[in-house]
This record gives sequence, structure tokens and C-alpha cells, in this order.
Amino acid sequence: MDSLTITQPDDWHLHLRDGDVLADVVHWSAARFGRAIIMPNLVPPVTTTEAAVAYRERTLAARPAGSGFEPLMTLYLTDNTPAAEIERAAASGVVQAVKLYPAGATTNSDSGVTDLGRCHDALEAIAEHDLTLCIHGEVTAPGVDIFDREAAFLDERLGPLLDAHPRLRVVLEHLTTRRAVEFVRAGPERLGATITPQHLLMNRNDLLAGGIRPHHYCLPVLKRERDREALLEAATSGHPRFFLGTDSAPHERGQKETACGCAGIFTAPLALELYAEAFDAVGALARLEGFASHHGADFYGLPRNRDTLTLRRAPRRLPDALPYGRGWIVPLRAGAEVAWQLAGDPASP
Ligand SMILES: NC(=O)N[C@@H](CC(=O)O)C(=O)O
Ligand SMILES: [Zn+2]
Ligand SMILES: [Zn+2]
Repeated sequence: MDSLTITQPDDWHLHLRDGDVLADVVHWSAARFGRAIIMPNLVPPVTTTEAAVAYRERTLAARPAGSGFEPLMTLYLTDNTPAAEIERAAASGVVQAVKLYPAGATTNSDSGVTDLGRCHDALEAIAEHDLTLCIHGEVTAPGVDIFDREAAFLDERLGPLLDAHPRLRVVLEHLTTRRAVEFVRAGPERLGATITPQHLLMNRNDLLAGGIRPHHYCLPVLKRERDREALLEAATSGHPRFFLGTDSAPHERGQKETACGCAGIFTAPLALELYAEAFDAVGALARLEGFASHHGADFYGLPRNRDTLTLRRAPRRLPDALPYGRGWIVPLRAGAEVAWQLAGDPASP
């Protein structure tokens, strides 16, 4: 198959940042995806409906002219989020989900949750108002090995959370382990999961063997080859509770190429193409449409997109860096090739 036409996909986990750089990144996603769940870990975090509404306006204004790209907003859950704020968010009609960052787990998560018990009323309100809880699933106890933080979260936090809130709809974000795949498969219908392109295509050797590669560093960190294989099997299985979430997470080059670099991989300029590579590698291109365009919308109870998008098998070389505010950003595959491209996309770098 040298060309693939699918229902226009959506990105169920995306970081766009804010300010000057918004317009530098949003067009990449808008060229590929109909909608995206926009993460709230700005500085300061998007903890109120008012802030989410204003961020949505800035995102709409930063889209390319004529784009129908629809940002679905999220609220950043804290220990002190009142149930009334959840109610306001649901009533606004623009907030789709609430995001749980365990405090300290990842980029800009300092205001995140320290004790889920303190969020009981807010979590009940999320379920009651039919919002979704999206979770960065890692424990943050300093003694827990970084490669074990996701697995620990499943048993110690996610299981009890699902039991305590029997109507809560949850998306476990950016799965990285075989254990997480098994947990989601065994979980209830109201538990969904996103998988990034980097976790389908790379393992921890790509981060650490033969030299440290800061542009392959994200959280949860890349795991073993057997984990990658389990993720790829899940994504290509046709199972409706696994769906696309790129977690494209831009950081300026200097913030990555430094003694203590930020976590986050920038994939927006080639995200769908990377998924096509991953699916193609196991002969599963026919399953890409379900994963990328159907399962997420169905899980969120939203209509599937009506437009279509065509990918062509034709290698394209990525530039070494792309403009990002007054600086530069290094996308995944910088200076190297990706095997697919969007048909008729003049903006492909
Ligand atoms: N994935 C990452 O490594 N980084 C994300 C945060 C997140 O999704 O955990 C970011 O905002 O930079
Ligand atoms: Zn995360
Ligand atoms: Zn993320």
C-alpha cells in the first residue's frame, strides 16, 4: 500500500504551550488532526474555567487561516479544585477533560495532586458532569525507580481510584509498559488509554545506548523492547480502548540540550507519519484508522470526523531545527527521514 486514506484523525494528548510559540506549533497539528485535547500544564497552570476559555481563544487565534482545527480544553486538577469549578467547566461547553498530574511527576506538575483523597468531591463532580479524567500515571515517591513509576501507579493509585469512583471515565495517558497494556485490557469499559508514536517506535536503548540523546527523553521514560512490542501489539490490535495521543511536547533547544534537560519530545510535524511507520512495520496499516480516527472519538462520546486525510509512502527529510519563538526547536527525526508524508501538504518541512 503506497497511499492510505483515512477519516481525519484526532490527537487525544497534545501540548501547545502559550504566547509567541503557540502559532509556531499549532499549525503542525492543525494540518493533521481535526481535534486535540490540549494539555493544561502551562505556567501558571490552567486551573480555572476562565483560564481554559481564554487559552482556547488564544489557540483558535493562532491557527492558520481557514483551519477548522478544534482545541478541546482541559482543566488542571489540584488538591484544592472545588467541585463547583468542575461544574463551571462542564457548563462552559469547551472543557472536555480534567487532567491529573501527580505533584512533581513531570513538566510543570508542581501544582498537581499530592493526595487523591483530597480530590474526592472534584472527582465525583467529573463523573457526575460527564467529563473525563486524563491521568499522567506515575508515582512520584522519590525512592521509586524511574523505570517502575508507571507500574507502581497502576496498583497503588489507579486501581483504588477506579474502585472509589465507579462512574468516573478515565484515560490513562502515554502508556509505556506491558503491565499498563495488561491493566487497561483487564480494566472496565470506562478506562481508555493513549499511546505516543515514540513509545511505539523506540526503546530505552534509543535514549541511552551509544550516547545520551536528549531529544528522545520524555516522561514516562522509554522502557524495554518487550514493552514497546506490547504497546505496538495493543495499538494495532483493533481494541477500541487504545487510541492516538501524541504527547507532542515542545521545549526550546537550549532547554533540551543542557546538563539538566526537560522531558518532552516534539513530534507534531510528523506525528501521524510516525504512527503510519509503526503500523506499517507490523503489516497493520489497515488498523491505523481505528486507532487514529475512531476509537478516541467513540470513547469520548464525540462524533467521528467527516473529512478524510491521505498519507503517501514517500520519504521526507526533517530539517535540523524549526523556528520556535525567538529560538529553535528540534523535532523527532531532525535531519533524518520519515517514510510517509501527507498528500498535497505544502507545509511539510
Ligand atoms: N511527556 C513529557 O515528557 N513532557 C510533557 C508532560 C507530560 O506529558 O508528562 C511536557 O509538558 O513537556
Ligand atoms: Zn504526562
Ligand atoms: Zn503530555
